[in-house]
Amino acid sequence: MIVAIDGPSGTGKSSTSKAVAAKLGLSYLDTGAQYRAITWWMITNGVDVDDADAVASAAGKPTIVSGTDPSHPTITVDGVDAAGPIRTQEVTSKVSAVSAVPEVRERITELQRSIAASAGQGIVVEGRDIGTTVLPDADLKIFLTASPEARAARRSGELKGADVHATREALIKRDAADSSRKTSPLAKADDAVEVDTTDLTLQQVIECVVTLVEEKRTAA
Ligand SMILES: Nc1ncnc2c1ncn2[C@@H]1O[C@H](COP(=O)(O)OP(=O)(O)O)[C@@H](O)[C@H]1O
Ligand SMILES: Nc1ccn([C@H]2C[C@H](O)[C@@H](COP(=O)(O)OP(=O)(O)O)O2)c(=O)n1
Repeated sequence: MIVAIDGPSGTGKSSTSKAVAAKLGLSYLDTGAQYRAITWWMITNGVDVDDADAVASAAGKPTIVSGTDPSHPTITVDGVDAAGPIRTQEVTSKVSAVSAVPEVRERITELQRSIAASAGQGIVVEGRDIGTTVLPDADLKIFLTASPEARAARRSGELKGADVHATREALIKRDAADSSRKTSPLAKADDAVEVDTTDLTLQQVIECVVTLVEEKRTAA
């Protein structure tokens, strides 16, 4: 069972995917964390993230390893735990530029496909282009949406007191960059089920996705 969950930032992809995977005994992969990890490596190694050629030439250098246990997801870069550093404001502001570089996407996509292929019990993979590009044959594709206001409120709640207006503007800017890049932009696959989470609790979203997976399992 391969489940692809895509959508913009703050729609609930990570929380939903982790909970669904834990509940159904599946592995879990946060592909945004991998793009954040390669961005963090570029920054710490002095690569100018706005120089696409420099990013492309360095794309093969870092070794990124993702742990896929939904109750304890991990990410390392060259053997170093990167879970904390990949969530900084600096990485968040630079990740769209790095992830738009085709050589970066090629490398990370290959890694994602090999992780999915070796997940014995199946896997929930969340990101932006999983249903369209990484795993187009996924058994179930979900596209989560929510209003920019709801997404900004959720994110600024996490960042403890961050200005909702500034968070909203930053989210809209990142969505626009991720949706307009040439190589595998953020998009809903034609065969994805769209779930608007604006007025749903996280618990309701989890139940909705679990039901969709169970329906697929029964039909298979
Ligand atoms: N339906 C929901 N209602 C309220 N808060 C939610 C909902 N879904 C997720 N959240 C909260 O919003 C924040 C962002 O969720 P997350 O799963 O990280 O989104 P994404 O992975 O899409 O960026 C988290 O703090 C999470 O607990
Ligand atoms: N499959 C993916 C996943 C993420 N990305 C890029 C684009 C996103 O802005 C960044 C960060 O993704 P992440 O899911 O961590 O972002 P949020 O935590 O939802 O804000 O990575 C991508 O290009 N393709």
